[in-house]
Amino acid sequence: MSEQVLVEVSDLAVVLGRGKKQRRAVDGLDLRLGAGVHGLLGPNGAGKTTLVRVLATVLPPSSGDISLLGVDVRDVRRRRELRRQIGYLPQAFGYYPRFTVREFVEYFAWLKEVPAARAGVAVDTALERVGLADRAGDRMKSLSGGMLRRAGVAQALVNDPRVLLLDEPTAGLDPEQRVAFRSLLRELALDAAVVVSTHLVEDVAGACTHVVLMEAGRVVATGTPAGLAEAGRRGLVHDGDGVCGLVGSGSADDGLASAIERGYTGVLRAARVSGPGAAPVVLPEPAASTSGAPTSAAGA
Ligand SMILES: Nc1ncnc2c1ncn2[C@@H]1O[C@H](COP(=O)(O)OP(=O)(O)OP(=O)(O)O)[C@@H](O)[C@H]1O
Repeated sequence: MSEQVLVEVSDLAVVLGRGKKQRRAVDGLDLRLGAGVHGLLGPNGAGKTTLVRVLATVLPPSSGDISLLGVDVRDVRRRRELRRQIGYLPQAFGYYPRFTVREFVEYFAWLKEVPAARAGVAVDTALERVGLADRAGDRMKSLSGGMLRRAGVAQALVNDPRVLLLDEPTAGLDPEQRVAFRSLLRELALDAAVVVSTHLVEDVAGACTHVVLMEAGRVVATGTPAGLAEAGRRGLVHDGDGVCGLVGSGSADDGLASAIERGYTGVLRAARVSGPGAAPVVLPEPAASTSGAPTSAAGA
């Protein structure tokens, strides 16, 4: 996995709505992502979808800096080139119901300017990767909810993106498809920053190499699924500055998914106690945390 920074966000703010309904959906967010599967976690309304939309360049930021693949997203001359290298699955997406699955994915290959000579193979590969090759000739309106989601994933990866943004991609997938999908994500992430917004702990445990926890429009913790599980097993300790460490010896036989769930809850509670001014927590890795020494918080 390369160490190159593919996504860099500094002091991002996104204000949505007007008048009394105005909200700071993202509020002073910093983030640096390299190749890997980055699980974007957080409660409802934390700002995950808003962040993903801004990274997909479909929603302009109110302030702050974003660079994708080293390109400033405000650089209109390079935006087209940049969009060719981004894949995006929105939470809800539109389609022509009479399009076949193949036509749907072909259409996105064309939008993403995949060269005509490569488009046929790219579409076939994308459909195979999501397990829809045998439904390529079926109309979109005939697909089940889970199959539609998989068609959505196929369009997102048809251009072989270096930044792949997936907003709740596993919603509606059956367990077998979820397992296949998680290994697909890991394969895609060898050379790409894959950002997956999810509420499913199994996705985090099974697919993610990194986690980014959001709360109230900010990043409150970064680390790995193992670090989050360790926080769940041993318990977090924090002081007023938001500096966190782990206490207790925990239970080694605590299942990974439930440990991650408890780590998630503990980190969010700690973040709420620390307040909006606190620096994000860097989750301690299990091997490095045996001393129980507090780990200082730092940027993502
Ligand atoms: N168009 C809008 N106008 C005003 N506020 C909005 C708008 N869209 C989103 N918001 C607010 O922005 C905040 C962040 O919303 P967002 O959808 O990004 O959260 P989320 O973390 O993706 O939530 P969920 O887990 O429920 O999908 C929420 O408080 C939401 O109510």
